[in-house]
Amino acid sequence: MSAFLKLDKVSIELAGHRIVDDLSIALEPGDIGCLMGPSGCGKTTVLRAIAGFNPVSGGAISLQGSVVSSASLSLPTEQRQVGMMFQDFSLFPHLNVADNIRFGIEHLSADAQEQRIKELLQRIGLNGYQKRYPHELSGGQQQRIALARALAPKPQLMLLDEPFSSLDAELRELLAQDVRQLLKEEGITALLVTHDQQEAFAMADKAGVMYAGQLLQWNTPYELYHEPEHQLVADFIGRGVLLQGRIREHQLHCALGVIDHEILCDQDDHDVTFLVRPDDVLITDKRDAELTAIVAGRGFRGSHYLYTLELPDTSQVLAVGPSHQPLQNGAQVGIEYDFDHLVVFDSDVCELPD
Ligand SMILES: Nc1ncnc2c1ncn2[C@@H]1O[C@H](COP(=O)(O)OP(=O)(O)OP(=O)(O)O)[C@@H](O)[C@H]1O
Repeated sequence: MSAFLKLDKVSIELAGHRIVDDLSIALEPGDIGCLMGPSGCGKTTVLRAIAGFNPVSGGAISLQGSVVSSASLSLPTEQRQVGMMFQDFSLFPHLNVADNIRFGIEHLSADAQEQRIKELLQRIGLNGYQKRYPHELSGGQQQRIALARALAPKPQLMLLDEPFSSLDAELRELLAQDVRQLLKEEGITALLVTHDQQEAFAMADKAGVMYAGQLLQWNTPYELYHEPEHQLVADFIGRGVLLQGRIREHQLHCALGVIDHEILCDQDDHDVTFLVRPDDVLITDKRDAELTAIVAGRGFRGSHYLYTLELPDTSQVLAVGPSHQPLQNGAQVGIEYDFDHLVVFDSDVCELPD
């Protein structure tokens, strides 16, 4: 299958500064992609370039196989059939829900307009809300209407920039799942920008982490979490800690003891940094444990506790435990580890790729 959206070695310069450097991603038709990364890394700049609001200084952006942006060409935004839902895209306060959604489909017949409005309200679970005004809706309902408005003209590609950032965490995740389902039902390819991993994981088929204008990795959320290719990705995605160790004779010697793993078979002796996720560490009964740790902190997460455990050499790892009968700070516990995926990095200073 050929890519629906393709960014091929795209660089973007604004006001004489290179903001995005050599970025390549591709989305298949109907795929939902997500760009993550810390504030200021260039996510919105990429989205704006795809929409045609930012010029491209190198490389090319293609939609359905045709170049829409390059250093020598820029197709006007209105010819790209791109729907946008940006953080600051609020509803028109003086228009009711129906008229807000109608905004981008006024060229259709009155009947077709009504049918599309009804269909979208049904899909977003707000049947019968036609006559309400934005101030009569909750934050989540307003976001749904904004989405319906963006989807009404059936765009080929949907660009979403921090669309749920004004909502609380729980609602954000729920809405992210709903929006994913809606985009899938409509068969629309989409690219989302967020710094919220839960939102990204709830929505994306493919996701990437950007740092300082560079894309460090582009893959499924599962691969990003379990097999990060860069320390910065490991650090940014999910909970976990990076520990120091040394590979000697194909075994990893570290504060947890000596770890055997198939990925160490072809590794020469050297110092490494490796990733320990909470799901790699198991809390056991201390009486028959080879390795013990002290509970140095705990956070209640509803269904479970997230513990910070201090190892004998004072380095720390994270582990989860059931929410009933919580462990007290200072308690000694036994621990075991089980690395389904062992992720090791060279211990050199962490640098961005060339
Ligand atoms: N029009 C512009 N002219 C010059 N510099 C700009 C312009 N727009 C953005 N920048 C700079 O580009 C960098 C990336 O900005 P961008 O908005 O893409 O980051 P972001 O990753 O989306 O951040 P956030 O998560 O905070 O929204 C920032 O340093 C910003 O100051």
